[in-house]
Amino acid sequence: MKILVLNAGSSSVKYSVVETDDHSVSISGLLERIGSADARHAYRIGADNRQIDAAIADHGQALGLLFETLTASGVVNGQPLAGIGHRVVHGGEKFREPALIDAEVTRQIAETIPLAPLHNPANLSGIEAALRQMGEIPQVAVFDTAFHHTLPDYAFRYALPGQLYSEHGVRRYGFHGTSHAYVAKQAAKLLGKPLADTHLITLHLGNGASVAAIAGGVSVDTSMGMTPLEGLMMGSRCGDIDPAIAFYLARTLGMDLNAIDQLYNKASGCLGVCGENDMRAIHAKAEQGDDSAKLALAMYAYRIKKYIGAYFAVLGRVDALVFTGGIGENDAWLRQSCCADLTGLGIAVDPKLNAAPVKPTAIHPAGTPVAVLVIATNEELEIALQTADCLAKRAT
Ligand SMILES: Nc1ncnc2c1ncn2[C@@H]1O[C@H](COP(=O)(O)OP(=O)(O)O)[C@@H](O)[C@H]1O
Ligand SMILES: CC(=O)OP(=O)(O)O
Ligand SMILES: [Mg+2]
Repeated sequence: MKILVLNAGSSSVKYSVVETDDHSVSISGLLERIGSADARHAYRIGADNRQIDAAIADHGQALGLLFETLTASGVVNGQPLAGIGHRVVHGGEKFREPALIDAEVTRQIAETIPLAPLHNPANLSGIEAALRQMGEIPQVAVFDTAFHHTLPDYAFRYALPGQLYSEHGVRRYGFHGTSHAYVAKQAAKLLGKPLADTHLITLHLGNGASVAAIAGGVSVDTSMGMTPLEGLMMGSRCGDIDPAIAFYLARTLGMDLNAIDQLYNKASGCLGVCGENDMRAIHAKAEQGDDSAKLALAMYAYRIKKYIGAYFAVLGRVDALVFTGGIGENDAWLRQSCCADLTGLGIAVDPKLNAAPVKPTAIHPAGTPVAVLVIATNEELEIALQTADCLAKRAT
């Protein structure tokens, strides 16, 4: 099946057309800086990269342009699109699997906006624009939260009054589910074990970062919470902090809620500690001797290590630790640092394998009890596969 995968963010739309039979990608691209004067459209067809400055006022125009490009490039001419798969960040408790989009599903996604005010409105604009322009093609919502619906209550509940959960949905949901699910399946294949017997700690380290504890292929805990702010230190998000810091910021520094929200989400994490949020720039700064960059790296690795220890305890037995995301896949220093001195848990990294110039896959020394794997995530492929699966189920 030929599936168009759409990931609509607040000022960008990422897309790709994936053939689910052979996993090939016929076109992928990014419409970015939507709404600003320097909006542009960059895309790749085979080895051909193109970049066009374009007037893109809103998501509607972005999808109009995308559709024109698909038609002009011939990508959808031979075999038309069988479906469109939309990444939706928050599915609340309602969505435990991909959902065929209709008016009711759209309404229910809108209801989750208070839980994900930074992500879901943009996802929804993408869906609405796609329905307007390509309404005849079946569309499926694939949720970042869905893979984590298996968390037990003692892992997903916060120690807050029960009513906040039962009436308002205040609980841990977890995110990056398509990525954790995808690399878990790949890891089981590499280990040669059925997924249902595989215990994993998966580390998705990109701009946003999260860890999942996976028992028998099923997510049993994860570091992100009600929103994608909790857990690891990230590019610009603070991750775990004392909740009382907000009271101090408000009472003593006079900050209002929006300012605190902005601080935690956009000005904290690596950016807050050392002034950079891109991991490559942080390394460059540290190599020049900058102490704040060195501290950011040390904090980033230390916090991952704490979660590895915690999730080892959650799982009791771990077959593999899996690194993925832009940082997990590329940063050998980081992988080495967060696995240092973990031989007591049966975890070790072979420095030679880890630093191999060709992207390594297994980086543990032979004979160590826990495999340490580097697996490139592919959220687009996973969304395409889940979309095709949802459409196939509908057909039967
Ligand atoms: N070779 C590299 N070494 C270290 N970090 C890298 C490397 N390549 C990419 N990264 C980092 O990966 C992060 C982006 O990860 P990615 O998964 O692409 O992000 P997103 O969450 O936006 O999809 C950035 O911090 C970037 O610096
Ligand atoms: C949910 C989330 O954090 O997504 P991203 O990593 O794309 O920001
Ligand atoms: Mg990514």
